[in-house]
Amino acid sequence: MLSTHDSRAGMTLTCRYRVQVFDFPIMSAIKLVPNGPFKAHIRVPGSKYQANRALIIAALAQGQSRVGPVPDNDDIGRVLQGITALGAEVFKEDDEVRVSGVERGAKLQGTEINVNASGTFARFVSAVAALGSKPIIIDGSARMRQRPMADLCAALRALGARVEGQNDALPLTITGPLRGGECALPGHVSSQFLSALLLASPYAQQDTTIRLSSELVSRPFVDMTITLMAKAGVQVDEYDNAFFISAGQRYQAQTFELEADPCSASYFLAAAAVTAGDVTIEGYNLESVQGEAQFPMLLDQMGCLVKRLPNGLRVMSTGKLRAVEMDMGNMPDVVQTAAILAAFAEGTSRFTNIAHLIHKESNRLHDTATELRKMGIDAQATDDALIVTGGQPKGARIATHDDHRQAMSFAVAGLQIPDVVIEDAEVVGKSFPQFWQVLRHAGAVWQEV
Ligand SMILES: O=C(O)C1=C[C@@H](OP(=O)(O)O)[C@@H](O)[C@H](O)C1
Ligand SMILES: C=C(OP(=O)(O)O)C(=O)O
Repeated sequence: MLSTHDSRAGMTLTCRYRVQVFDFPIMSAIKLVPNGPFKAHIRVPGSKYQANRALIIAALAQGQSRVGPVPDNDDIGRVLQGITALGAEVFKEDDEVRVSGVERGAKLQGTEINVNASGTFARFVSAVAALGSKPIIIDGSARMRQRPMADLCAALRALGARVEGQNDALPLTITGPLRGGECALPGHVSSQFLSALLLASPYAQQDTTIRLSSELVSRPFVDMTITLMAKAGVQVDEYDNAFFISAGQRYQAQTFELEADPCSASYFLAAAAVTAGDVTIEGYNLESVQGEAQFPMLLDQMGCLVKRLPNGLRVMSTGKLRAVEMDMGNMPDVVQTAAILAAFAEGTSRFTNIAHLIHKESNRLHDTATELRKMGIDAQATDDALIVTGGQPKGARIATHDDHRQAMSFAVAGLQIPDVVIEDAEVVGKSFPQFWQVLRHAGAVWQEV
């Protein structure tokens, strides 16, 4: 049992190893108090995206893999718990995780897996479950029961698995084996369906072809999947909107070194931008395959100074932000951070190609616009875009809609303007439970109210 207590915050974070799930007492809301320019040097946790993939690959691989630095958050806790239940051996020491894989899908144990709020794990583990010969039950939070699974269910059935669940939503019961063959898959709802099928396909009985039947969103996430599969020795070929995986390929145990999490970094970079501050993120890789790592390009276009460092990235404010028009299809998870920047910028910003944001932890198109309007900002959600006219935002009580990114993005506004209150502050635990403490250690002032 690992526990840290922050007496100023009156807050206890508890992480139970084995269960590896963050257990938060219900926190009251947090009120931020502007404290001048935000100037800090920050190290953020390892990438949640890369950890999700590396741990799944390691769980299926032959031999023992090392993954690190693994972020300690609820989503990744669910993965560690889930792959353990499936039969992988997991050892955690500080932020390094060693995983001895189950080697073959058929060795997966029949079990029940709770993904809680993790869309990525819900999709990835559903495809992995189809490799076993015993039924595996997958369930999650109330919101996760609403998030789309149907296209993945249909594809898994086409590839030979048995998938049962009301309306093809969680809870699902999935039984393999995965025969392989050919399936059609819509790409416009979530790239996670394709990543999930790719990750499991090497263990199908026959070669697999996945043919996209509509345009693929969030493409860099699929590239990240293919890159990490290649690192573990499995090849995916792509042509004409179809992906081919030969049967018989096996993941080999690897050392997976994870990059800094670009979304966790985005809140501090945005803090520099809106408070006339100066922030350095250690280990930030602008060349990363992670799409969200391009967020500093948005800051550059809005008028910040972005400087590449030998081991990181520095963002300095020039005191002014200008509006942008940007296709955010390749970096969906920093749209909320971008929307906050836009609220402080001169002019009207348009963030486009993000229709699929309605399916996230919250309806990120509609809910972000709603909360911005509470701050007196003109914000509109269309079918596939968010349009924000900057002005002089004023303090407001912000509902998170159970979305960690809503909490962390709107907290940034509270570093510059008074009376921003973030409700349900513990919601950050999904990806970044340490967020409030890191913010405080970096000089920000907040109090529970
Ligand atoms: O594959 C992944 O790791 C992810 C893909 C994206 O989802 P969509 O493909 O549904 O946009 C992203 O929003 C999510 O946080 C993580
Ligand atoms: C959308 C996210 O995650 P997931 O889809 O895995 O729930 C996120 O972390 O912003």
